[in-house]
Amino acid sequence: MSTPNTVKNILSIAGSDPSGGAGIQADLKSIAAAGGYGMAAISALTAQNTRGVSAVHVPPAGFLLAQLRAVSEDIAIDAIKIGMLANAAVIDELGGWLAGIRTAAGSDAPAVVLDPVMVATSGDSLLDAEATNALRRLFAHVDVITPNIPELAVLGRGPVAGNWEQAVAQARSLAAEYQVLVLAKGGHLEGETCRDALISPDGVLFEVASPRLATANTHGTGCSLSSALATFYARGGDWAQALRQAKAWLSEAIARADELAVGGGHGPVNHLAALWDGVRPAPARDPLAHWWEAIAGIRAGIDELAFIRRLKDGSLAPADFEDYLGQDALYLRSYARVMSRASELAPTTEEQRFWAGSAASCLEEEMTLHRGRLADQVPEPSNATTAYLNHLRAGSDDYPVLAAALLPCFWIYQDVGKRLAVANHPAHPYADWLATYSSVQFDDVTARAIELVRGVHARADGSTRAAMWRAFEASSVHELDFFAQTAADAPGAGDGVGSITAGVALPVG
Ligand SMILES: Nc1ncnc2c1ncn2[C@@H]1O[C@H](COP(=O)(O)OP(=O)(O)O)[C@@H](O)[C@H]1O
Ligand SMILES: Cc1ncc(COP(=O)(O)O)c(N)n1
Repeated sequence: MSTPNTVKNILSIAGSDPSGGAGIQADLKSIAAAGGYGMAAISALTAQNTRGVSAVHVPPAGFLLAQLRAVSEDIAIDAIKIGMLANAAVIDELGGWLAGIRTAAGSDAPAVVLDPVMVATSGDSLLDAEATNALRRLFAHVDVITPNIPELAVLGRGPVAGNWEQAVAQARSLAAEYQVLVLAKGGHLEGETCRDALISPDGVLFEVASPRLATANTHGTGCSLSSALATFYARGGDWAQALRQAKAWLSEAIARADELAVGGGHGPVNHLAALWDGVRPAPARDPLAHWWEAIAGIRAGIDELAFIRRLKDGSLAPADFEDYLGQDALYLRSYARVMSRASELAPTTEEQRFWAGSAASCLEEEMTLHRGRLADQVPEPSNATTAYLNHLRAGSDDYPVLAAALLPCFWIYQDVGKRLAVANHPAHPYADWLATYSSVQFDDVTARAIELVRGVHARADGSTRAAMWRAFEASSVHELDFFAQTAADAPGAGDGVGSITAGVALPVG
């Protein structure tokens, strides 16, 4: 392994897709987007485009071994992503090499993510029928396998799952049979959300969800997700966090796939869209609408939290709500100060008044609400609270970045509040809280905050815009962590979704 602060070296062992959307081409772009140094050993060459695969050439398995040795004899490999492997000879050669490097490296061995590629999005087969058993032998040398729904059925020797619960059950038995983590992916199911979950023999460890996007351009999504997962894991050492980061990045890449014009079939995702924002002219569409779309995965994650679901139906334990309110009270005090700082830095009187007014009403209205419920018991700040506040304070010398960092607290609360308000009624145990964040006044102030940040963005140069987006995205992740911090979402709390780690700064801008 390389030393802690160096860029991580990620090796893709996969097939080549000359149209650039899947295989090693997708892997290298995904690894770069996720902040790693990408390397690629080619296991097979395909002749394919967005419409389908017309030919496959598999070099001798010994030549794959020569590539793997050349890399591993010289370069510290931090993580490996494995994709298309074509046939049993290639798989067994790879298995031998993997066993060797894993034994030699011991606890420093690179993490291995295996995407068991069998069929392309176009429907073409990419793996010999006899090779499936060889693939099963390879599981002994990997940490995570990432089958899609049809691949899960083949590997689990069962029917193709028709719903998410069946997919999770199949993934769990596969995890138990081979003692690996299985990333079950819901892309091939129907419904408004695409769910993915990391599953161990004991059940779901972590689940993410994002809105299902209406696009035909999903060629290479599996390749891209597994490469980003391996890279984020190499960087952070936490599978749940890596999945959340990979999913957030991929959701944006899919959301912006239609900005590319590649082929007439299933086109690629827009791997580097976020990077290009800083160096290409801003897209004609509203950038803040795009920001909002790009954090769809994070927003869906908030909606899925036990805390939010129970707050909505009123079944949230009073102790959990109090824990949350205590942290919220601490947070709001500092949040008001950071807004005062924004007021100080604001270039126009109108913006100065907006932030000063928001700081004052934040202290007056929300603190009344908190004090009414909490009396004077204010707890110590949690890790999630501290991380969020540190992030806000880190931007407090740069007005555009600060304005962008402050926005999710308005926007996400208003958005979540709207959905919570639907369930409100006079006897609801948290009626006053639900009412505050779904009021017309809060809608108005949120709309003004969005408009203000849109104006700051319009005046900013490319690198400032990229920094604003990063600050906005990081605050959104902190929002998720903040909502996820009560016992309702603690690991093992019971209803499947949970185990969210605190304080992530997403590196993708
Ligand atoms: N239309 C879509 N909208 C949003 N996310 C999608 C869509 N299709 C696939 N995904 C996501 O892409 C990733 C790959 O999933 P999937 O399509 O199931 O695997 P594969 O590409 O291996 O067939 C998953 O995170 C899935 O949720
Ligand atoms: C070389 C190669 N590897 C993998 C895939 C699968 O692509 P998808 O991620 O769309 O299932 C592909 N079409 N080509």
